[in-house]
Amino acid sequence: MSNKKFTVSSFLKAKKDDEKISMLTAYDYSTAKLLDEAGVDSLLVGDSLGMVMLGYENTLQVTVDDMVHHCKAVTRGAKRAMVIGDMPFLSYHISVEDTIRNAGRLVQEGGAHAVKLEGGREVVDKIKAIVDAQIPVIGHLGLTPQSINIFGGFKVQGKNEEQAQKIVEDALLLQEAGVFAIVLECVPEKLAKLISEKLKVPTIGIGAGKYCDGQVLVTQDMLGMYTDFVPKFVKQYSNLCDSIKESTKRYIEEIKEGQFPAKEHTFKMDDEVLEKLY
Ligand SMILES: Nc1nc(=O)c2c([nH]1)NC[C@@H]1CN(c3ccc(C(=O)N[C@@H](CCC(=O)O)C(=O)O)cc3)CN21
Ligand SMILES: CC(C)C(=O)C(=O)O
Ligand SMILES: [Mg+2]
Repeated sequence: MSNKKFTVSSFLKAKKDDEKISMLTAYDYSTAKLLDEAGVDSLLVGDSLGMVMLGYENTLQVTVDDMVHHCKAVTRGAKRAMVIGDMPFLSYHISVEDTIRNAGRLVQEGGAHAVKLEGGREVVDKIKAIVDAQIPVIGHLGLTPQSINIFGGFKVQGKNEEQAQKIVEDALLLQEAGVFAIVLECVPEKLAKLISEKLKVPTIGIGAGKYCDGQVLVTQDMLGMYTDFVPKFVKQYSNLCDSIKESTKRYIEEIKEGQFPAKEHTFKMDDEVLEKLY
């Protein structure tokens, strides 16, 4: 890993050089800093923060204000990684003007280097407008969680010919519209492979198999600290749930038993000063 900042050109160069791109979500300063120091190429401030950080049932209630707030924290922690701000539900659907303003807020207020939005042909004009405003865009196809009420749940997409054909066409349309990468979420591995081969821009997979040009996971899933649901595509590289619970239990116990705080955690004052207070 080089120490040079990861940029839009790095995404395209990685694909050309056949080097895989690593991406993780981040929603706060201290986590972003750790992931950045570990060398992750890109940090996605995902609207999944609505579920992981805010406890909503899906991503639909997340606002642009929420996204700006978390983008600010993440960009303060990221030195090398490219920070992507996810555009939330309804922030790019109403008008081109609204769309540019909202994407602009993630960059201007939040400090994001690029934005991501969900959808295919129906958002092509919005993508072009954002790119024209000099904001790099990542597309997102397959399981697009903001369409949960259309899909009827978080389900694998592109298994049948009609769906698969539509996703392939959409990927090409997004590339034409000027995206510099496309997230493929929960699609069959062979479909993701076909799309990755057809595109000049890199694909970033989540539940889309090993042939994508990069991979993304929700950090709390990867670290095993979010277990409301664990999709099949998640690999837990840690078990922070157990670790956090164990540590918390010991902390509580030591308070109750008077073992914490110990001498090394406390501050002293001169006895003479103390005497005057009695
Ligand atoms: N913590 C977290 N991780 C995510 O990956 C994630 C979020 N939150 N929130 C936003 C979306 C929602 N996502 C999800 C949520 C559930 C499944 C899921 O349960 N999938 C089933 C597949 C069902 C089928 O066969 O069609 C699975 O078993 O993996 C998938 C993606 C991905 N995103
Ligand atoms: C799952 C990723 C791709 C995402 O969009 C998010 O975290 O919001
Ligand atoms: Mg998202």
